[in-house]
Amino acid sequence: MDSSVVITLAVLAVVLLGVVSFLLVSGRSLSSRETARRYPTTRDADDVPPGAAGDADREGDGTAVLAPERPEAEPETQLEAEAPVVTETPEPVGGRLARLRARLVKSNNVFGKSLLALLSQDEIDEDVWDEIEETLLMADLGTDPTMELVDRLRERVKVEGSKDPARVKAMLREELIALIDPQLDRSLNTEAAGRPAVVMVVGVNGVGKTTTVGKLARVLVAQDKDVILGAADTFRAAAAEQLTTWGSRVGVPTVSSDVEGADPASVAFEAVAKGVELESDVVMVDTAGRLQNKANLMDELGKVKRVIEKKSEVDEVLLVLDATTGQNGLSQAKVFSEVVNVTGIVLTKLDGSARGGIVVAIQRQLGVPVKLIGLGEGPDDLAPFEAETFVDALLEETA
Ligand SMILES: Nc1nc2c(ncn2[C@@H]2O[C@H](COP(=O)(O)OP(=O)(O)OP(=O)(O)O)[C@@H](O)[C@H]2O)c(=O)[nH]1
Repeated sequence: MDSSVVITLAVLAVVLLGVVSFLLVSGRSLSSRETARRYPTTRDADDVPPGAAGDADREGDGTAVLAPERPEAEPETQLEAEAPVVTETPEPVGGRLARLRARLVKSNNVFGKSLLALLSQDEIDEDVWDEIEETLLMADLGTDPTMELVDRLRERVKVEGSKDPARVKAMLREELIALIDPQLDRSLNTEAAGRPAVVMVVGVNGVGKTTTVGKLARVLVAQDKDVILGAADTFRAAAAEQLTTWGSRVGVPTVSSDVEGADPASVAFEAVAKGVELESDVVMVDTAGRLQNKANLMDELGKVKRVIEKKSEVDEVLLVLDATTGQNGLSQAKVFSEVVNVTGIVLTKLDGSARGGIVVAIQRQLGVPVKLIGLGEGPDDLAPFEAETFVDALLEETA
């Protein structure tokens, strides 16, 4: 073979080898860059996915918010069901409390009955007023509101000089409604211009958070809203599954993680990001209620909120309280309100509690309105709170 041909072939072979190895190297770095854009598996709770709103964010101390990229990591959150098949139509929201009032009447029967019996006596002497006070305290109205109510009633009974039981009942009704304050804005902040409204649901374990998120999803669907759920209670293994089931019954997708003990802040962030992407009306985030200790729980909640805020404002923080725990719920409420800015209370299990007065005590202590009440385990047993219907149910006389 001619030496010039041999040289040409050798040069061609070298060039070809160069091109092939360049393609291989660039192909690998592309795919690793692509993978690196995904969500690292292990992160600090304040981390957000690379490329997201918080990408360039830095904490006040100058440390980067993001964890180092891990090229091989897979995303840990998933959208369980893009479009679950709707199997149920939730009940309309209007008139729910009226439908459920029988449960309130039943559970608070003793309270209403004894109060009215006391106030219908011919002579309301000091002993009777003491008993009235005691009854109100037993219903968890709280000391200050009880004193105020009794003082107002005494005054009015004296001034009006009326012994007519119907009139006295009307006075009591008016005073109770005034204490609950019908002027408070109890609407849910579920409207946000140009982005989904974000609702966080918090509370200690077992109060009914997951159930409430599920029921509230139905309330919003009944109001024709596009909803997405975030299962950020990664502490209790079954919570994500429970939430996904609630959502899928009414066609609402749930963002959850299949990694046990996954970072709740990440799941919450992903849910909000998904809501933005899908142009949902509302993103609702369920959170854990139990950690090793209270400080951990509060730390985590604060972080969940801060991480969400890298993507969107949080429009509503609903604190779920179990009415059967009475005054205990008040101290819980105070702890939560110190960490996240609670904007509304959901009082659950009022169907099993004779302590309806807790509504007044909570609002007084927190300065936050009760917005919803839970009156049973059924899917549509969650009702917007209405002061007048509530008081009427408390004072309803049953056989
Ligand atoms: N009777 C009654 N039961 C309720 C109500 N709301 C919730 N429950 C029940 O309370 C129990 C606890 O509810 P969950 O939603 O699992 O409570 P959670 O706060 O999410 O609990 P953790 O995930 O452990 O923090 C369930 O059996 C619910 O059915 C209500 O308004 N009335």
